[in-house]
Amino acid sequence: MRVRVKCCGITRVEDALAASRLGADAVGLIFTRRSPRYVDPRQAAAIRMALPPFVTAVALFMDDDVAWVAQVLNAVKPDLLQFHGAEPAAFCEIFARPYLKAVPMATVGDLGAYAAAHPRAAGFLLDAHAAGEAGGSGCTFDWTRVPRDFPRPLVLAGGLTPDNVGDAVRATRPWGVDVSSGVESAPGVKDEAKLRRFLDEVRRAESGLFDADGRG
Ligand SMILES: O=C(O)c1ccccc1NCC(=O)[C@H](O)[C@H](O)COP(=O)(O)O
Repeated sequence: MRVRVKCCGITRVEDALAASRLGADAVGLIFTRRSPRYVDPRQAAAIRMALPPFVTAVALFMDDDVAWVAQVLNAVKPDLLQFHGAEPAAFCEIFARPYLKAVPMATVGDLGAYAAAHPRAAGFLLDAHAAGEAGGSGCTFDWTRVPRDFPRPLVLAGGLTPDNVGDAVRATRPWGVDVSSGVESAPGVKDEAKLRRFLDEVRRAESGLFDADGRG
């Protein structure tokens, strides 16, 4: 199966277009103001409108309040939400939109129990949350902790780069991968050459995952 790629922390139309052209499936727009990759809703709406068909716009929040999430949804109309903090399922479900729930792998021991607490999540984004960092830290976590054959989609995140994403895909066989700082020249500014190499490495690794019958 193809490994989906999300490029997170997009703040510029040109980076969203480059990611789409190179084959990214989704772009992440960060609306939590603590992030150096924060994008204001008006700029985010312009990015969202520029996306070609079939590229998903993901709106990321982290322990933000209901009014702010609702305001962003109204302005940007993203396809998918991502809750990156300690939001319980009851909060994530208020907006009646499909959502990804981030899992802080530094503190979560039992992924099954965590997932069970979010029965309606479309999938789970496994991030390092290393040393108190909320995201975009560039830190990896122990990939042997990613279960094979988990019954729900898992997106591997945290410290992925063009140099390590091939090993990461082979080690974890995820539904998708998420990258932010590993393809940047500065926070919120993507580097097209790094992005191209990242996507090439994902495609190379995923092609090696299939057996002669085309099964993963
Ligand atoms: O990227 C940020 O600045 C950020 C800030 C606060 C909460 C979440 C944030 N990013 C979340 C993401 O989805 C990142 O893509 C993910 O943490 C991976 O980042 P990186 O290790 O830099 O690839």
